[in-house]
Amino acid sequence: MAKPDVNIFLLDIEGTTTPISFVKDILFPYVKDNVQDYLIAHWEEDECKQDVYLLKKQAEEDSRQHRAGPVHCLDESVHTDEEKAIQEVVDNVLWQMAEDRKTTALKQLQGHMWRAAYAAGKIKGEVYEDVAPAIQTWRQLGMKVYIYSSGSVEAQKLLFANSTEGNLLDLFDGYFDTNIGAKVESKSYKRIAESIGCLPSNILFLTDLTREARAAEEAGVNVTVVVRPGNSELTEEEKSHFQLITSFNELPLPNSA
Ligand SMILES: CSCCC(=O)C(=O)COP(=O)(O)O
Ligand SMILES: [Mg+2]
Repeated sequence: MAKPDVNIFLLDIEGTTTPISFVKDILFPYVKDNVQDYLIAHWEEDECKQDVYLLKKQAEEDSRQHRAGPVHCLDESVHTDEEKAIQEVVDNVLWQMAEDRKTTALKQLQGHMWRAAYAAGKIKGEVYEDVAPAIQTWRQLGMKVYIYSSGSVEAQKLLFANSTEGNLLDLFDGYFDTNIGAKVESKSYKRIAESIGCLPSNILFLTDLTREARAAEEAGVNVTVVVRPGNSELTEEEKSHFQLITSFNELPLPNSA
C-alpha cells in the first residue's frame, strides 16, 4: 500500500522504464563497435580529452585497488604514441564494459558517443508503453518525478528525448547519475533527498535491482521492485520482502491508499 507522505517518484532506467535488452543489445554494442573510431576522430577535442582524463584517473584508482585491468601487448615498432594511447583507452573501455562497471568515467564517454547515434537516428530510446501515461497521471496528481540511473545525465536525457514514445523530457523534474554516488550505496539516496529538498520518506524509488532497493531502504526511502521481461530473477525472500509491480499501472497511487 502506498505511504501517504510519498510525493516524489525516483525512477531507475534499465529494467524499469526501459528493457534491459535495449541497453545490452543496442546501446552497449554501439559503444563497443565504435569506441576506437570515436576516439580517433575526437582525440584532440576538449570534451574527449576530459573523458580520457577521467578514464585514466579511474584506471589509476583501479590499479591502487588491485582490480585486474587489461594487459597491453602492443608492438612498439608499428604504433605511434597516439595510436598506443588510443588503444590503451579502447582496451580499458572494453574491459570495463565486459565487467559491466558503472564508473562515472565510462558512463560519461558512453553518453558522448550515443549523442551522435541518436542525432543520426541510428538509435531510438526504448521506453515501456505504460511509463509515459502513468507519469502523466502522477504529475496531474501533483507528484514530482526524477530519474536516477548509472547512465550519465546526458545519456538519460538523450534516451528520453529520442524515445519510442516521443520526446518525454517534459515528464521529469530532474535527473541524477553516479556523480551523486553509486546506486548501491545508501548515502546516495540521502544526498538525492537533500538535493531535491525533501525527506527520504517522501520518495518512492522504482528499480529492478534489489541491491539498489536495499540501499534506498537503508536511507529511509520507500521502494518498489519492478519486474519486467528479462530482468534478474528474484529470490523467494526478495519476492516476499519487496512490493512488486510488473507495470507502472499497478502502482497504488500515493494518497489513494
Ligand atoms: C541512461 S541509458 C544507459 C544505461 C546505462 O548505461 C546503465 O548502466 C544502466 O543503468 P541503470 O542504473 O539505469 O540500471
Ligand atoms: Mg536498473
